[in-house]
Amino acid sequence: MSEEFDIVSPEAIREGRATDAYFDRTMEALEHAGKNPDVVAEVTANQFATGRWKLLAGLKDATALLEGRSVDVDALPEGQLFDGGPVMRIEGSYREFCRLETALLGFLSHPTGVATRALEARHAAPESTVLSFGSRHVHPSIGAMVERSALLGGLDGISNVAAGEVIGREAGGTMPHALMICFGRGNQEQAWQAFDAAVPEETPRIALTDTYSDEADEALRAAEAVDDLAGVRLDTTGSRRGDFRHIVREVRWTLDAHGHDDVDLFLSGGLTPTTLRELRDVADGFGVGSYVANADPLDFALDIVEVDGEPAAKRGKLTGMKSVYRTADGGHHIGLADRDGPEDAESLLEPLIRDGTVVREFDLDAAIDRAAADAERVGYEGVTAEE
Ligand SMILES: O=P(O)(O)OC[C@H]1O[C@H](OP(=O)(O)OP(=O)(O)O)[C@H](O)[C@@H]1O
Repeated sequence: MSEEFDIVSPEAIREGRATDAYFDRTMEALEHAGKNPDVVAEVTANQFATGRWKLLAGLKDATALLEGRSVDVDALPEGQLFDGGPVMRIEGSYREFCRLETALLGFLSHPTGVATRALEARHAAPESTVLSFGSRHVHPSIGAMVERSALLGGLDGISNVAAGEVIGREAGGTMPHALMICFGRGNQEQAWQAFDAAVPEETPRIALTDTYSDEADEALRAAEAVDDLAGVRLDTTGSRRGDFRHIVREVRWTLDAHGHDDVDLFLSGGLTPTTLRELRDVADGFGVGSYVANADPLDFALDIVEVDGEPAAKRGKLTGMKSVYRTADGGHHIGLADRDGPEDAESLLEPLIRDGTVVREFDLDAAIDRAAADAERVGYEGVTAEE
């Protein structure tokens, strides 16, 4: 048996081999015909504004894919919200980037879906700590993408250690049920105390208090077993959840009644924007996994909109090179690039690559700040119900 995992290599992606085979056939046909038109192509999900805001992510890797190709590229900055229109424009000879389309769309579509879900979770509990717990739901080869996108959407921390190394962030975490079960039913104090004795000082002491018995009882036992307990986490399983808000309030009440007001309350397990809204006033923080990590990729497409300077597009798509703008009232405006944009509007497609050279710097913190600021600017309200 091969020791290799079934993962497409970075080299194959960079070389354009992570392509749908029909682009190889297209290259053969164009080469055979001696054709290589100058085109403008745009990456777009919705042709017209929809009012449903998405958060652009994945641009750093998409840029690395296009770097060194003889093309000019303009794109929205990472962390920009959009609800329609192009997020990227590529100008060049078509054969220069034909075989990159598949990987380019994947680099943008999946992170944008994850970052958008993270933004939704962020806005459902804006005052709370919200951590990314979703690594276990996705193929490990995309862990760094998920964690980076989760941070871009505004989540406060990540759990995947190797992903953290890739994106330059330290992963955090405390204990799983497995630790509790290793010490056995009735021995929860031993598990919490072993954790307290073993882990580095800077690791917050957050005890998992739902493993064997009543949450309020276990939370109190943990608070009394560990000096300076920072918090307890409830991951109460669905079959026992009943009125989870009541359980959480009862735990808070019990801790307070016994003088443990300083012990925080963290919740996890199947949380969504709806449940975050329901629980945000009775908990201090949340771990959100599946809602963010299991996001559907956004349905980006790459379309040729000009050939040799003339407008061109398949039906259903809008012809001609476009510009997109953030209008003074926080709207998203899409217009033809050779026309004036709205008054006082900011043009959002910025130079990214000029003749193969990357002309923009990527900074995750700046992108996180941009996402938060743009959400404010457009009056982002999040989602109130899962679609
Ligand atoms: O439901 P999600 O939003 O995807 O949350 C992610 C995971 O976080 C919790 O793990 P926990 O560490 O408590 O699980 P375990 O110890 O039982 O493996 C919860 O049980 C989920 O499996």
